[in-house]
Amino acid sequence: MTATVTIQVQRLPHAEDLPLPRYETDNAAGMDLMACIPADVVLGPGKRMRVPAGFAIAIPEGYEAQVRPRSGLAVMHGITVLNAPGTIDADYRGELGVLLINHGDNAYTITRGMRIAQLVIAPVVRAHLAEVAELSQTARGAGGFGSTGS
Ligand SMILES: O=c1ccn([C@H]2C[C@H](O)[C@@H](COP(=O)(O)OP(=O)(O)OP(=O)(O)O)O2)c(=O)[nH]1
Repeated sequence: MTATVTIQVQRLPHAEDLPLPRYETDNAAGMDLMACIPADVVLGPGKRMRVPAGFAIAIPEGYEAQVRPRSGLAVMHGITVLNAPGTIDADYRGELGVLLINHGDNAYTITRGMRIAQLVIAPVVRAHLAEVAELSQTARGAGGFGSTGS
C-alpha cells in the first residue's frame, strides 16, 4: 500500500488553461510537470533554460519534492533536468521551475503544456551534526572513487 500525503497546490494565473500535475498510471512515482510557457521555446544543443511549471505548492514539514527527468525525452532527444533531482523545499512557496538542458545534437522545441519532467514526493531526514576529533574505523576507510576496481 502506497503512503499518501496531502499537498496544497496553487495554480498560478498564467496556468489557468493547463491541468495540474497528475500521476499518469496507478503506481507512478512521479507526477508529470508541464511547461507553462506563453509560446514555443527552441532549446538549442547545449542550451539550458528554467521552464516555469505554472503552480506553487506547500509541502508539509518532513517532506520534499524532487524534480526528475523523463526518460523518454532523455533517450529520444537528450533533454534532461540539469540539476536532477531538483530539490523543492517544504518552506518554498514560489512557482516551481524545471531546469532543462539539451544534451542532444539537435534543437528541441518545447511547447506550452508539454510534459517535461516529473515531481516525486519524498520523506526528509534531517541530521544533527555531532563534531568529533576522530571517526570510527572501517575496512573501507578512505577508499572510494573506484578503489574496489571496475
Ligand atoms: O529544480 C528546482 C530546484 C529548486 N526550485 C526552487 C524550490 C527550492 O526550494 C528553491 C531553492 O532551491 P535550491 O535550494 O536548489 O536553490 P539554491 O540555488 O540553493 O537557492 P536558495 O539560496 O534560494 O536556496 O528553488 C525549483 O523550483 N526547481
